Parts: sequence; C-alpha cells; structure tokens
Amino acid sequence: MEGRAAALGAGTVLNALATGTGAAFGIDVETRATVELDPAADGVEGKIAEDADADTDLIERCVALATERWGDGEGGRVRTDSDVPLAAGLKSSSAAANATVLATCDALGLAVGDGGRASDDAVGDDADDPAVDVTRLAACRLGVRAAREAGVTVTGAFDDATASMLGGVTVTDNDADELRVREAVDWDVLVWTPPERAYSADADVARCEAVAPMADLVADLALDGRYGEAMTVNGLAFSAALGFDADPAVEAMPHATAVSLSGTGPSVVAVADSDDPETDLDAVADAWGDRPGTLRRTTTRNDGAAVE
Ligand SMILES: Nc1ncnc2c1ncn2[C@@H]1O[C@H](COP(=O)(O)OP(=O)(O)O)[C@@H](O)[C@H]1O
Ligand SMILES: O=C(O)C1=C[C@@H](OP(=O)(O)O)[C@@H](O)[C@H](O)C1
Repeated sequence: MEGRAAALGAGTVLNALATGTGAAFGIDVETRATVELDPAADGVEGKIAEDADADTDLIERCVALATERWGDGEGGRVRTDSDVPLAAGLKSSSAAANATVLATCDALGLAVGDGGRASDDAVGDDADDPAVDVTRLAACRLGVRAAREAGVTVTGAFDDATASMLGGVTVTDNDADELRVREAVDWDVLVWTPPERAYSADADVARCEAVAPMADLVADLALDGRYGEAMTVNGLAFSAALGFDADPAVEAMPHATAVSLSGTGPSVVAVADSDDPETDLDAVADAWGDRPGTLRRTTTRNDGAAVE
C-alpha cells in the first residue's frame, strides 16, 4: 500500500494573522510525499529529505488522521522531499500536509477529485461524482486540522492550504475554514528568500492585530478581484508589523504588478502580470541581486495538488 502526491508552495496576498481573513496564490514550487501504509505498524514514522532534524509531527499526524477517517487506522511511513524552503513564508507546512494527505488517500486506493461539476461547486467538500471518494477540499481541511494539532499554525492557515491544494488565488475565512473566493491567476513570479527562517508559530500576533484596519482594506481589495493592489498594501503593513525591511518592496514596485512579504516572512515575492509590458522582473532581480539568500523565478499555478 504505497501512495504518492505533490502539492504547491504559495505566496501571500493577505496575511490572516490580523483578522482571520487571508488570501494566497499557488506557485510552481512543489513538495512531494510518499506514504507506505502497514496495517501491522504501531504508529507513523516521518522523514523529511532536506532536513533530518526538522519536526515530522505534522506529516505523521496527516497520515494518522487520514487513515483514521478514510481507512482502518493503518500506521506506516511517510517521506517528503521538497523544493519549498522550510519556514520561509512560502507555505512549506501547507504543501507538506496536502501532499501527505493526498498520498495517504492514494495508498488507501481512494480516488481524489473535486466533485465533478465545472463550477465553483467543483471545489466543494461533497463530491457529486460517484467516481470521487475524497474531494481535494476535504483532504485540505484534514491537513489544516493536523497543522493545528501539531502547533505549526496560528489561524489554521486555510488560506495557504487552499492555494496549495487548489492552485490559483484563494480568499478564505480561517476562523470558519471557509473558502470565499477561488480564481485562476497568471503571473510571473520572483521570490527572494533570505537565509534566516521564521516559524509561523513564533510570529508576534499582537503586532499583526495592530494593523487590522489595513488588513480589512486588503481584504476588500482582494474580494473586489484587485489582488495585486491588495498584495502590495499587505506587504507594507505586515513588513512594518513584523519588523521586516520594506526596501525590497519599494525597489520592486516600479517594475512589478505587486510585491509583498510572504506570510510571516522572511521571503519577499514580486509578481508580474503576463499581459503587462510595463513590468520587468529582471529589473527587480537586479535590484535584489546583492542581498544574501536565494532568488528564484517561477510562475503561478492554477491546477494545485495531485496524486502522482
Ligand atoms: N517538507 C516538509 N515535510 C514535513 N514537514 C514540513 C515540511 N516543510 C515544513 N514542514 C512542517 O512545517 C513547519 C514549518 O511551518 P511554518 O513555520 O508555517 O512554515 P511555512 O511558512 O513555510 O509554512 C515545520 O516545522 C515542519 O513541522
Ligand atoms: O499560521 C497561520 O495561521 C498563518 C501564517 C502565515 O503564513 P506563513 O506560514 O507563510 O508564515 C499567514 O500568511 C497565513 O495567512 C496564516
């Protein structure tokens, strides 16, 4: 009983730490999970390829919760390998959880889908397609539960989890785990990841709550479909709240559709609308080039996570 799946990293449009409303978009950076189930095993043993010392509790809980819900409580092994840097604001926890839950479904021989309808309902929890055993949104909610239990999130991060699972841009209410908007988006993406790490669970929530009026404004812009402006305002507000330098954003603004600190940082993400000739991510890369850390060019993804 072996299963495999891959899920996306994501960038932030609205950090949910201020108000519980968040928004994010899937990018073409993946985490892959392989799950081997063993009905005789006592528990679940996790391994993270890139970092032998990283905490495997999240992915072990994902397997256990998934076999409890959709299997017979099987134990086994789970291994992730990832292009999403851990705790850098690019949603490594959501990608690992989503890939692991889907890989467990695959190992259980379950069909994963979106319910069968070519509408917004296609990403609902309940499948109306008899060929679908588990919807991606139900799998996503299970990963969010595991993240809460593992203590790696403040709000549950349903915004990041849906962007990673479904692709495109999503706007969510993380208090209710409710998907408010999902829309395809086509952007070129430049990511700067400084060498330091910032675990979401350690973020200064009170400082984020202080910028709630700005977060409300960002939510209004996002719900109006003005994702780029939303993202840039988010970046200025949360860089200030969390003590990150806003210079990279100011440098990027003349050349990008939008730029923001991603999540609780430290990565900064600039995006360029593929149709806008005024944008130039090479110029942003030049401006950011002397900073320590890594620069990565990628694109948005609208397909989301999948069994492999
Ligand atoms: N590739 C991975 N495999 C397993 N668990 C992971 C992986 N990446 C991240 N995690 C889990 O997520 C935690 C980091 O979560 P978080 O601080 O929210 O970072 P991010 O902003 O990247 O999601 C790690 O401590 C680990 O428990
Ligand atoms: O833990 C959480 O509830 C969240 C963490 C942040 O993301 P990162 O995990 O990328 O820092 C934030 O953007 C998200 O809206 C909610």
